[in-house]
Amino acid sequence: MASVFPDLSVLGWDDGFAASLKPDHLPARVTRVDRGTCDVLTADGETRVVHSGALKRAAAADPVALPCVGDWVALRGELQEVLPRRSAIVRAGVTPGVSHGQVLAANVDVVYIAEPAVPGVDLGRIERFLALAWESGAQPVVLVTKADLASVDLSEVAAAAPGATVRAVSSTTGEGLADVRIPPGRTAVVLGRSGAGKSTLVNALAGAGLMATQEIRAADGRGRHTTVHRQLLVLPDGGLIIDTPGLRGVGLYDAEDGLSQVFSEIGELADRCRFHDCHHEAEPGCAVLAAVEEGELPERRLASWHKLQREAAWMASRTDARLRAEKTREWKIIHKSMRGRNRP
Ligand SMILES: Nc1nc2c(ncn2[C@@H]2O[C@H](COP(=O)(O)OP(=O)(O)OP(=O)(O)O)[C@@H](O)[C@H]2O)c(=O)[nH]1
Ligand SMILES: [Zn+2]
Repeated sequence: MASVFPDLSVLGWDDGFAASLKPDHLPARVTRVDRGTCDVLTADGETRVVHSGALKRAAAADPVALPCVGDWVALRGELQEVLPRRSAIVRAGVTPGVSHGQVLAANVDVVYIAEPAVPGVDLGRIERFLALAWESGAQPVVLVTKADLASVDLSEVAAAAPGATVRAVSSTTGEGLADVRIPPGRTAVVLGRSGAGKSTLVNALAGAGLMATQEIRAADGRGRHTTVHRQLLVLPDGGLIIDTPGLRGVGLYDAEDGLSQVFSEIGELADRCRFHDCHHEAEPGCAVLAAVEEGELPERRLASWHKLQREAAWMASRTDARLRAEKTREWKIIHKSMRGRNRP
């Protein structure tokens, strides 16, 4: 049988990943995950694999060990292990009462943050997604979608996204799409609220090619894929794209570095605050508050910084509390066994 992908580099494979693959394992890239199984692409095309016992045990101890879309994994019959990730989009897990990270996508090069021009661009939401994106290790690009419906002041968006490219795109007219193309072997993920136009954008980038390779929806035969799952797709001109369902409540998890990149100008101003540990709330000699006063820094931007900082600190405190609880439990077990030993 002829290989579908004789050269795995079109799927993003390279020497770095190859170095962590054991000799008797086959490499595969995860396109979609389900409970206990994954759809993967190998040199021979798409197949479904089940998790090995060892992988299940590792995942029970730490959910982050579970494969996610975009992962490179090692197969030997079953899915044996997840190869070290080069980038990972992690949000706060949703299990009540427990703080843990949930990996949304791995090994992505570019994060497209889709924010619709209509009903109106929400800069705070863009900043939240940017924190996740910077933290992941991938390069964020902000796409103001549905640009045919309203014109948006991109400079205002750019001011909320230092270091990131901002573009207006329309899947309806094709505006801006040429600049959003993904080179062969590179992977992009599209994040954004429900209805932001993510799936329409993916379909527009795919053109007719996607219809040929993805299942045609029987009811209307239009070949559109509906986003229920996160899914990695191979575009006709070689790039890889991960579509995600609209995210409700994207909690920040361990995103302090990401936040400082989103608000880099506040960090620079803070260097000039009188107090090293200034909270930029009411302190005398606060350079950040002075910048707001002088109209240099939008008040909205500082408010957003405060909000996301508080959230990150709260998440960090919850994680620490859990670690502390574990330590206490450990200590109690040791204490108990000592007591047992001292018994006559
Ligand atoms: N006018 C216009 N409408 C668009 C454009 N892109 C998407 N839409 C419409 O916006 C609606 C939502 O688009 P989707 O692509 O389904 O949005 P999504 O982000 O994938 O939504 P979820 O799957 O719920 O996360 C649909 O009715 C699209 O037809 C665009 O560029 N211009
Ligand atoms: Zn200050």
